[in-house]
Amino acid sequence: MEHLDAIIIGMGPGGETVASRLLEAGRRVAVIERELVGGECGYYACIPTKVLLRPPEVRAEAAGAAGVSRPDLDWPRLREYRDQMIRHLDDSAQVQGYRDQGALVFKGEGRVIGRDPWRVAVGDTELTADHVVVATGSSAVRPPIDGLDALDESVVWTNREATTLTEIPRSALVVGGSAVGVELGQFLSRMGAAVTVVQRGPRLVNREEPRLCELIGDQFARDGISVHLGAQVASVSRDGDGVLATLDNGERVRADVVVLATGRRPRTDGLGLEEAGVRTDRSGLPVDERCRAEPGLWGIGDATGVSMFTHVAKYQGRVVADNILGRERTADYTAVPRVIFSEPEIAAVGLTARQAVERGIDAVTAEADLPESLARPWTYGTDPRGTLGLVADRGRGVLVGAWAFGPMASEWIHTAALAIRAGIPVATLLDSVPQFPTFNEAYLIALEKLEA
Ligand SMILES: Cc1cc2nc3c(=O)[nH]c(=O)nc-3n(C[C@H](O)[C@H](O)[C@H](O)COP(=O)(O)OP(=O)(O)OC[C@H]3O[C@@H](n4cnc5c(N)ncnc54)[C@H](O)[C@@H]3O)c2cc1C
Ligand SMILES: NC(=O)c1ccc[n+]([C@@H]2O[C@H](COP(=O)([O-])OP(=O)(O)OC[C@H]3O[C@@H](n4cnc5c(N)ncnc54)[C@H](O)[C@@H]3O)[C@@H](O)[C@H]2O)c1
Repeated sequence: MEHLDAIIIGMGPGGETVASRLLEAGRRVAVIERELVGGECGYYACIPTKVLLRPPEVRAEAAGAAGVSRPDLDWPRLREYRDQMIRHLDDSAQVQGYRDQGALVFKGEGRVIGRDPWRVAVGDTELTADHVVVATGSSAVRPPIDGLDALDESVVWTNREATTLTEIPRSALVVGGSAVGVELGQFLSRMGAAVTVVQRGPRLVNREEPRLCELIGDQFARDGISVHLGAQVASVSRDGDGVLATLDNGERVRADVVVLATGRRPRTDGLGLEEAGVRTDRSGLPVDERCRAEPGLWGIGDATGVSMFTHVAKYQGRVVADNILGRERTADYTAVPRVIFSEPEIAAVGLTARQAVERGIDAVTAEADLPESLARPWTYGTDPRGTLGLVADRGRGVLVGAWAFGPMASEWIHTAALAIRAGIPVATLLDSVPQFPTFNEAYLIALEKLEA
């Protein structure tokens, strides 16, 4: 039986980050992937959604750029580019790439079968290692809806069917109105589908600042998307080519497809962890601040349930690689950006005002309407919209949270992310010199409104 420095189970962005770093450092590494090297992110989540959302975004922006005629959407061409970007669901080049770097690559299901030292089985092979990294990601949650299990994936889509779609449905019922529901709902709507969103919570994107939720709600109304808040789908049944759904408030919605966007569950079942004496729960594999679950057993990415983003999986991957390589390192999640790639984009970082108050912070907030106060929204488009909100800790004189709604907010939220992470004093931020004309100037406007 071969003894290795590390075995990585799951090769999404988290697993790939650890593997690459350990291989670069000359460690003997085995990687195990049961589906595709690149993970959910590369084939069924981040990459295809961002590719699919881009043409409708360009089209909307072109409509607001003086002197440009409106581009047409070309679904077959977009589908072709999506297929190219998801590598036609073929990871052979990635597998070969890791082999070329010296890794043992196994395509199969990894399972922990013992400890001291850690033992892992894949197919008929057994391996031992000083370190095992669990990077197995998450799966779409199936909500308890009567009749759902009787319908097949031609009419009930998770993110997998939605991101690999071959035709745009005429209508779609999206269940869940946070990141997945907003991105997929807006994409389908802008490609011509009649979209209905059913959201259990009182607002879309309900974990974010209520004002931000309001802005995305207004945007969905402009898009002609029908939104049912505080509602759930009680039952579904086949109706011709599509589905008839009955909501818990008695309303009925007919759609060609139902898209499940009701959250994700860490994939820790069937990994042999409980049998090896490692505790897991519904929120995944619990890890400490070094991303360690047990001596020599590490957890990263969605499998840990800490924060389900690719940038977090990659960050935890860097933290774990450093710890394995003997460079003690802990993870800090105070300033992880949260972006929804709608049009306009939604971005947030740090605490909401309510979370700040709950933590006993003397919180002050301010908001800047971008078109009212800046030149950039007007040089960008003829019908500009956009808002920046800030949450500051009056006692410490620093920002603790920020949220934004506007073009490229995914990029300029990083000003706030850095300020929050580094604790840059509000006074220093007020003395910064943002380039004119940019969206970054909004920070000065909002900072000046903060009651110090
Ligand atoms: C529609 C959608 C859009 C998204 N867009 C974004 C975005 O724009 N930006 C962002 O930051 N995040 C986004 N996310 C979240 C992002 O996809 C995840 O946070 C990210 O994929 C987590 O990476 P991971 O490495 O932990 O897991 P994954 O990407 O899920 O990879 C885990 C891998 O482990 C493998 N595996 C599981 N069990 C085993 C086993 N027993 N043996 C071997 N292999 C196993 C799986 O096959 C998989 O390949 C999106 C999610 C969805 C659903
Ligand atoms: N751009 C990005 O970074 C991006 C994009 C997509 C997804 N993601 C990540 O992927 C993960 C999954 O996203 P998600 O949006 O599926 O999950 P989520 O857990 O963020 O939100 C699920 C939403 O569905 C609602 N819901 C749950 N059950 C319901 C039911 N039975 N009926 C109606 N509504 C119901 C909830 O109120 C909630 O608003 C998140 O962690 C998210 O951050 C990130």
